[in-house]
Amino acid sequence: MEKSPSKLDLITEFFADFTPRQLEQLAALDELYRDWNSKINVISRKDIDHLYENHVLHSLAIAAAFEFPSGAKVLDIGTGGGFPGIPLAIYFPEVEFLLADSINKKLTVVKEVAAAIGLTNVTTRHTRVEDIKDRKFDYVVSRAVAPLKDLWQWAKPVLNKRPSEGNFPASGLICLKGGDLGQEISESRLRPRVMEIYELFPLDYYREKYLLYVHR
Ligand SMILES: C[S@@+](CC[C@H](N)C(=O)[O-])C[C@H]1O[C@@H](n2cnc3c(N)ncnc32)[C@H](O)[C@@H]1O
Repeated sequence: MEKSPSKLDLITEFFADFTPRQLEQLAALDELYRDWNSKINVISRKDIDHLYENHVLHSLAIAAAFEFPSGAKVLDIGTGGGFPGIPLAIYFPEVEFLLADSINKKLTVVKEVAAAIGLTNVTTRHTRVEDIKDRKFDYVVSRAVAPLKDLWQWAKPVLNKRPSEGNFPASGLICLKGGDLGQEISESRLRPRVMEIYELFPLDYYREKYLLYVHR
């Protein structure tokens, strides 16, 4: 019988370009999140066994769909335990990430995980995202946090106006979402580009089945 791929193999199946250092960082996540999650709950207990599929690979859908330029600044709204911010920061070591959440203890996990794997491109901020007024970003990312209307209201004021350039998208909001997308989009009065995660990875177990992009 064919051996089923280990969870980390599932990621390398879709991303062939990780360096040995990035693979080490990814491999370290399993134990780090298990350990921290037993002290501060950031991932549901049953989901911790599916870290790579449900959290890491899902977060990396953003990297499968978009390339961020070196030096870009990215804000992760409502990062919780670091998703999508931590996997993206591993993937894009030349990009600066601010991971924000209104619950400080979740950020303890983010800081500890980032430090343990030597991520120097991640900072955190304990704040409600609507209170961030002192910085601008090229991209805002988010997963499972709020309706599109609210995400855009928070993201728009902190986004730079950066045009698209080569493979790099124009500045904007990129979010992973599930639920009743039709109603959410019509309430937002926006016209996001919508991609199905399934088109990026043929896996059908995501609650947040869609990736939405709204450019500034
Ligand atoms: C369902 S969790 C998702 C966490 C993470 N993005 C993930 O996908 O695993 C939603 C997170 O958003 C945070 N959050 C909700 N509203 C927020 C706001 N206005 N400002 C900052 N964080 C917020 C919550 O504290 C929580 O950690």
